[in-house]
Amino acid sequence: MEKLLTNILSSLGKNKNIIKINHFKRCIIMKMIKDIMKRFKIPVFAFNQSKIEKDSNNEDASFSKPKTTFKDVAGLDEVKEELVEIVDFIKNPDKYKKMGAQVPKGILFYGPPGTGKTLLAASIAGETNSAFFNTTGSEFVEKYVGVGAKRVRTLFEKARKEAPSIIFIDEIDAIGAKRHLESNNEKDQTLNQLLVEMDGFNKDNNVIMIGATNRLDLLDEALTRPGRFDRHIYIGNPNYFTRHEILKVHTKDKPLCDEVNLEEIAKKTHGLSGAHLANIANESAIIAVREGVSQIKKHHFDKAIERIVAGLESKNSKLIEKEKKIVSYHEAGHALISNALNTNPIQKISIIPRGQALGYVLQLPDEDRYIYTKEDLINKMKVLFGGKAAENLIFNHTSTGAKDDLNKITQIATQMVCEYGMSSLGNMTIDSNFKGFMIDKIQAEINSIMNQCYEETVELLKSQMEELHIVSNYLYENESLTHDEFKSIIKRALT
Ligand SMILES: Nc1ncnc2c1ncn2[C@@H]1O[C@H](COP(=O)(O)OP(=O)(O)OP(=O)(O)O)[C@@H](O)[C@H]1O
Ligand SMILES: [Zn+2]
Repeated sequence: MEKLLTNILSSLGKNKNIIKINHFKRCIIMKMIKDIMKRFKIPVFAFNQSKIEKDSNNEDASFSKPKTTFKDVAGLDEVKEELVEIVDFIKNPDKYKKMGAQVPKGILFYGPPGTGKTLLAASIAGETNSAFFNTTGSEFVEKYVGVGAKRVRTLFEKARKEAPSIIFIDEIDAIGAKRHLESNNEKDQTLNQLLVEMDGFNKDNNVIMIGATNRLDLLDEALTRPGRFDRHIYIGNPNYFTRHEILKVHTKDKPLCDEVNLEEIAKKTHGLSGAHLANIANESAIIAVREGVSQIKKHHFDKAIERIVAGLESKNSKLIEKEKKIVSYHEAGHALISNALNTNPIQKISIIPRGQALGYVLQLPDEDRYIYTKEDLINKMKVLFGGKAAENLIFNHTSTGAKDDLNKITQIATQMVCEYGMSSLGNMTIDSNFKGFMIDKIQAEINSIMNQCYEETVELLKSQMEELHIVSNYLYENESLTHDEFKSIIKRALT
């Protein structure tokens, strides 16, 4: 397989006579093949992209008119709501111009791979009948100085000519990563050209830029600041309901046997992305064809899920279920302690992995507070301990899941002792000159503060065991909870 793909890539690059396709189509095919290689973890060593593109940079940027609309994007309602305004602007620019309103030029989708970022961008184009320029950052990365910049210029010229248009740049970090001291001349020129083009948008252009990245933190600030890509929209992995919706979309034209229960499949696929689910739907159809039957059955789906999950992290779904249970109790613990101590209100509780975190509790940010009392800090630590305490109470174990919480707690306790004079060592700050002499005493203080906090958290949680079970079961089933849902569950549990 590896050899075959490498050969295809080389012939696409070297032999333009055999495969008569233009530069952008070749790029799209190459991206598809590269995606396959990435998914199957095949190294791309034998393939020299700059060689392939070097001789074809005179060709025009190509575009399509997608038929995709918001209906094809399952779930993601909050995101779609946010995008309705952009759609309206493209459809009725005069309405906004009359008001002197500036609509964002650039939108940045960020989040894990396969969550529908490209699909959403295409659906904005579909909703507005705009020309869709579908590119990836790596297409502009060149060995020869000036080539990438020229390609950016050509792209924008064409987009303005075809307006209304959407320029989509996937993996924008390939050109937009932070500039370092040891600068890469070609890359900088390409990024600069992109910035110049964005600044040069005039009000009548009706061209919207959409960038996508898995790593927002890598992007150069010049790109993300107001007036450039200034709307950042997080697109995460789907929750149970959305997974169900996505499965419906991807099986709507497939002959399913009555025994197939999409809700059940959605439950089994916690942590997977939309792309994985689309893959599972397709794979199960292929397995059914291989078996020579006319309908897709439950065991075809089971096989497809097994294959995709096993290919992912060699985790079996039983382990995933067990982890899900632990994370549900952990996050419920955080939320209940926060609620009991009346700290910042909870916005959302979720057990859908996000970055390194297996789950999270989103609290409303502090309102510009600069001063915290000792009690505030202790409450903060207790909320952070809530996860570990819940795990300990229910499973009688300590897991690695509380690492991040412990880091934060240790930091607060250390500051209380060494910076704020909030320990029995007295009203003093202890700077690094003194730390060496007093290290044992400091450690004993930190330990005592943390231990007391933890014990009190456990006691507080013990008084809410019923709520803990209810909230964590709800989380386990639904995978995320809003503030209102949390409040109403607690209220019901108490009546
Ligand atoms: N919300 C969704 N509704 C329907 N299909 C989805 C959804 N999310 C993902 N998919 C399916 O997954 C495929 C891949 O999604 P897409 O390419 O848009 O992801 P992406 O976020 O751009 O990924 P990457 O970061 O890898 O470029 C889509 O073509 C679609 O089939
Ligand atoms: Zn935690």
